[in-house]
Amino acid sequence: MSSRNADVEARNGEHADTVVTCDSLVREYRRGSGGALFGSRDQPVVRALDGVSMSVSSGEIVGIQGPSGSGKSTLLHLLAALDTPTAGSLTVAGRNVTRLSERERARLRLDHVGLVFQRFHLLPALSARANVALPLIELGMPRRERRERATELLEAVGLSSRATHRPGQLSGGEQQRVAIARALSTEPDLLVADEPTGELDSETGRRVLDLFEELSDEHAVVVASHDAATIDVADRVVRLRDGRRQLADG
Ligand SMILES: Nc1ncnc2c1ncn2[C@@H]1O[C@H](COP(=O)(O)OP(=O)(O)OP(=O)(O)O)[C@@H](O)[C@H]1O
Repeated sequence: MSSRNADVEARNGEHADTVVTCDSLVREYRRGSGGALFGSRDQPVVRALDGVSMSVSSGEIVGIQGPSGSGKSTLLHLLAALDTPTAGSLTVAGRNVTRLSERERARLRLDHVGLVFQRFHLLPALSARANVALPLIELGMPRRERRERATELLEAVGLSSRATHRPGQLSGGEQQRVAIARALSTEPDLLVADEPTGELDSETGRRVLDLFEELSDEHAVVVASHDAATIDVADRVVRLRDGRRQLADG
């Protein structure tokens, strides 16, 4: 290992179980557009992330904290390989994301990343079990195995008795637990959550956070939030301001 790499590893706490790592990550958008893709050249550029370096390993929860507009969602989208950086390096599950096509990134996500968002994103016409099993269809898993896996996962998140309910028949916390079970269905190395308790009352939010703590034994977890209780469960906190990482990380 070169001394520079050793420095980067020491700085990021990187080790053999590193699931995601980025160095000097930059993401720019064109203001007033639907993103960089549709922006015209003369629109001003917003530097949403400005040189962020970090890594996350299996067995830890890393919290991303910062004021509104500081770049949390932008960073999460990159770490989840939903997006590609304007500059800098990004490796997820050993793959260099900057070099992947959109299709290759979709495959990388299917194989290695679980996503949990504030607004659950469940399909309303499907039962809880069918929602959890959905990513397994893409993986080509036979129907019976899918059903068994989804049943086990619903049990793990305490929802066995709700397997045949549709999202509209479930509370917010139950829907979020279905979303977490779905994110785990493909056995991802990395679980990425954006404000996972944002829509939940504090007690239900606490139950979802307990679940994250249990999960972090086997997964790398990155969670962005404004909420102090959510950030409290993190082993480390990356603080952002104006797209930059603050030195006083937790
Ligand atoms: N698609 C986009 N097009 C243009 N600017 C964008 C786009 N997405 C984000 N931005 C800008 O990038 C900056 C960072 O946004 P981001 O959503 O990452 O922040 P955030 O910390 O997640 O904010 P919040 O806590 O309010 O969700 C902001 O200035 C935002 O206006």
